[in-house]
Amino acid sequence: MIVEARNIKKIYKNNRGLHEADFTIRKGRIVALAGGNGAGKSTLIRLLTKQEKPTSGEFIWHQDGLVRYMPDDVDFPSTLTAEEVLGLLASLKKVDRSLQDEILKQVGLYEVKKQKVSSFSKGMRQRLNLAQSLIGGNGLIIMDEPTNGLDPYWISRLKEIMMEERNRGATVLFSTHMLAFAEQLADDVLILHEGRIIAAGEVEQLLVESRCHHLEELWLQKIEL
Ligand SMILES: Nc1ncnc2c1ncn2[C@@H]1O[C@H](COP(=O)(O)OP(=O)(O)OP(=O)(O)O)[C@@H](O)[C@H]1O
Repeated sequence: MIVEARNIKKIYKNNRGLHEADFTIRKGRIVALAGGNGAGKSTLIRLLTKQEKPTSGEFIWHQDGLVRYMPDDVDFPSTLTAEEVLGLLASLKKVDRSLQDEILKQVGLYEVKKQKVSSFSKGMRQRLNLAQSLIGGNGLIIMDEPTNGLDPYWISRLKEIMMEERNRGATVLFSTHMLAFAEQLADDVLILHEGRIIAAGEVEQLLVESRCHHLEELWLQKIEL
């Protein structure tokens, strides 16, 4: 197990946010944090990445070391090259820079590594964002809407990269509002709706138990309750 969330709440002034989340993230799994707009996915990710503190409740961490993080949007210094951005992050994370070129190849930016980030398209910047999250260790990696800005080819490569990470022993937690994508890729899923967890567990088991063919059907069933 990587982390247990015990009765986590994050209530904002408008009384929205996250209400009573209890869950565990299992080691070596791909876990989808799925749900519609305003479900609470980003809030939960901000709590897990310690950018915000819960209003109440606690996380019990069972792993030490670096949590790697791919934010949903990132402003890289536009005067730096792709190679410089990764080098800088590798030194901040105090990790070996030797894997840098391999990671740049993985995300298809090796050939343009000496180009300034300001010349990059949205998809290329998102791939650089993916690259920086791959640096350092094989613990937990948290990805906030990682498909944002990626074309179908890179979405398919992203899936492969996430599976490779799991095969290396890492745990991958990603948020998405695309239930079909979650279903294709994830071992486990946490489905959030209006700040509450409405379904959690192994994808296949949840589908069998609910007699649904797809997560979308399960989601519709739960939100129509
Ligand atoms: N800083 C904040 N101040 C007030 N309300 C907030 C804040 N952050 C989030 N919320 C509210 O908390 C709820 C959950 O928002 P959150 O951004 O976590 O959802 P999400 O699932 O990531 O949605 P989306 O898919 O639209 O990004 C929403 O009702 C949102 O308006």
